[in-house]
Amino acid sequence: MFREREGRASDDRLREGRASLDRVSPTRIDLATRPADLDAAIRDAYPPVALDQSPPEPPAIDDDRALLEPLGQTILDAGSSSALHLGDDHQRHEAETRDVGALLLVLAIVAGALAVALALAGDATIVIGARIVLAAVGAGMLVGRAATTPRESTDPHPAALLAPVLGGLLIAAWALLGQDRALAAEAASLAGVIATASAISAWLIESARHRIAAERAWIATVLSIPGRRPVDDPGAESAREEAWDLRPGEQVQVEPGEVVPVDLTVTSGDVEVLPWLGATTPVRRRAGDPIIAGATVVRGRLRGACTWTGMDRAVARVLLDPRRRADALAPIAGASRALTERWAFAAAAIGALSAFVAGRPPVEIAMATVAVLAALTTAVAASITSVHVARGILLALRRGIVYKSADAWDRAGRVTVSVFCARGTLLLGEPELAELEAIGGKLDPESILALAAGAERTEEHPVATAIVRAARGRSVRLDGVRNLSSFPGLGVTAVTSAGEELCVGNRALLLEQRVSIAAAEERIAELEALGRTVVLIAVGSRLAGLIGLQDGLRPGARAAIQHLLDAQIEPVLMSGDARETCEAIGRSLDIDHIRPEVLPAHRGAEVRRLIDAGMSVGVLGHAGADDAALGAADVSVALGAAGSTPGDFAITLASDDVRDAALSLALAHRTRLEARTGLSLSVVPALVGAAVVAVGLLPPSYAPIAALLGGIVAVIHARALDAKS
Ligand SMILES: Nc1ncnc2c1ncn2[C@@H]1O[C@H](COP(=O)(O)OP(=O)(O)OP(=O)(O)O)[C@@H](O)[C@H]1O
Ligand SMILES: [Zn+2]
Repeated sequence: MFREREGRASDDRLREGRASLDRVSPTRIDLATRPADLDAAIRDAYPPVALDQSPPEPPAIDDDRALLEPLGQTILDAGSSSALHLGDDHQRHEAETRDVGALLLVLAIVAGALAVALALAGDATIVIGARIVLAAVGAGMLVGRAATTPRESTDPHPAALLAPVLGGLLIAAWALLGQDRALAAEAASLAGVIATASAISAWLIESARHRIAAERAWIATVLSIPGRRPVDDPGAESAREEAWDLRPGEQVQVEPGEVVPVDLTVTSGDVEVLPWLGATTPVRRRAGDPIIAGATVVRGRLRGACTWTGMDRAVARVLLDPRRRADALAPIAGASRALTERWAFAAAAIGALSAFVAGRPPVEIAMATVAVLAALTTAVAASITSVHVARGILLALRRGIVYKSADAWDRAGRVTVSVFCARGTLLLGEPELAELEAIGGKLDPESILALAAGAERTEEHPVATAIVRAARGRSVRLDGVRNLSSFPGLGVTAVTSAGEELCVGNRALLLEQRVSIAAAEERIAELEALGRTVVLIAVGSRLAGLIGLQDGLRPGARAAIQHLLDAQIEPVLMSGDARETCEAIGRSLDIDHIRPEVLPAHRGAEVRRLIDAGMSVGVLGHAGADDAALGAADVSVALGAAGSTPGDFAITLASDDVRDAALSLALAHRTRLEARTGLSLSVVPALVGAAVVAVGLLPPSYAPIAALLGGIVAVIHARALDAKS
């Protein structure tokens, strides 16, 4: 189909794509396939997986390339800016264009610098002419590079970056035709400075994104693997067919030692996997669990149903897909591109106007205009934000955190309040019986437990499970209660085997059933202050006993809160539990803001209330159990849901770790802030320079020089962050 549509070109591209894939053994993560110059930090983040499987034959590709084509393309794109030293022809070709690009930049810098330096030779017409020619050579190199180097989706339009260089040249030539040699000399200097500064800026941004480009290329490489369809032949137990064109819904089979090629839901097999590319701790996954592409099966044979393929895969979506890349589409990245493509021209017009109002001669007005333009249309200002966004996405992926879109990343970075659906995120959700007490002396504790467990035996709530488990553990025979009715977020009512009304639940339920709890009020408060969930048992409309349940904190709960506090996001504990209980849990976790006693059906409304109060609300919870709250959030963070369908959450995690859930917000905050810092560092000096030049306080050349200094600082800042991560 593909070939019919695209004819020859697709064949060529196919061959290229295939060549780039042949570098990779399809099923193994092998150190040898890593770019040779990847820095140690990346190697540490992706420690080698020791696997002892021999690689299968290179895949035969004779049908749709939907799966591989875009990825192959990405590898090529990324390769062009990342100096992958992998020995196939195409890659070498890419490396060559890159080298040529670098050479052109060096020549542009030299020519531009000479054009400036020749000012020392005086201002004879011939000298000025020579300087203009040198500046023209520099400009020519920049144009040549723009024409030969493939453009990244994060780059601004090359015309915007070339406009000031070419404008500078024109003005210099124009000035030379006039009578004023001093002015002509100044114009020649300006043209030289702009050429040099543009070339250095282009080189700076390349160096700033070198690291992330290499990491992205490596991930693209690892993900370029075929899937396997299981072949249902009982004779050949492990027979499977290699497939590049898997589609959602199809069966996939992954053997131990292999990388999972697509996002999938486990259909059978109890496997151990490293749950994402670069994960170091194996976890168990069973039928129904999602797994994302890039995970490695460590033990057991995995069978799954494909959920997302190609560029829809969790890892690929905002990192590799040219149409969805967050580093190109995030609002802050778009803003900095718009700065160079649009606002710089507006600023230049303002500069021109102020020079005109000051009554300066035409050539000076033109020089001021171009100088302002040159200061604001630098490669660093245009693309430095995308470097920070990409780093944020990559850092998140290293923890199995997947942003659904560029917009989701941006919203995550603006969250001010983070609501925890307590059970399952901060709390284990596996409470244990801690107290069992009879009240009023009518029944003994054991019968209380027998009644409660009898009423709870068909319930699925963690409270119910805990009570039934406790009864079984003590060999208490469950009472044969009848007429069960369940009140979500409250408890259950029933009729005991002896025919009395039975009520098992919280205060609110008993209140509703008109059972007085005055007798136990003090004891209840005492237990709740310890963080216990108190379940009350009433028989025949009289309080007969209580059960205290203690849930544990999940590992990492404290660290998760700390991550949020560090990012100045306020954590909120939302729960159906009693106020005192929640306050006790909040105290132990440093959470001041609690929303207790919220019925399951009211959680969405509760979240919306926070939003209406002007907060930007992230909700952390599990798909299914916490859907109401997640659905109302500005940013929903679903634990353990990466790779599943429908992917309606802003953020999904490959792990079930609440720390990662908190990190998904904190990281977006941090990298968004870093992106803004990077943009300010590069733009503020440029703006100051532009303003000073526009009002005529300094010669025009100072504007691009100020911008260059800003660019240098911004790139040092970005590279320092790379070194830390
Ligand atoms: N089956 C049940 N039996 C007894 N009590 C129950 C039952 N279901 C809920 N409750 C009571 O209602 C309260 C609220 O339950 P809900 O399901 O809304 O939240 P939760 O599980 O306590 O906490 P979270 O909001 O953190 O998930 C529980 O704390 C418990 O006291
Ligand atoms: Zn086809």
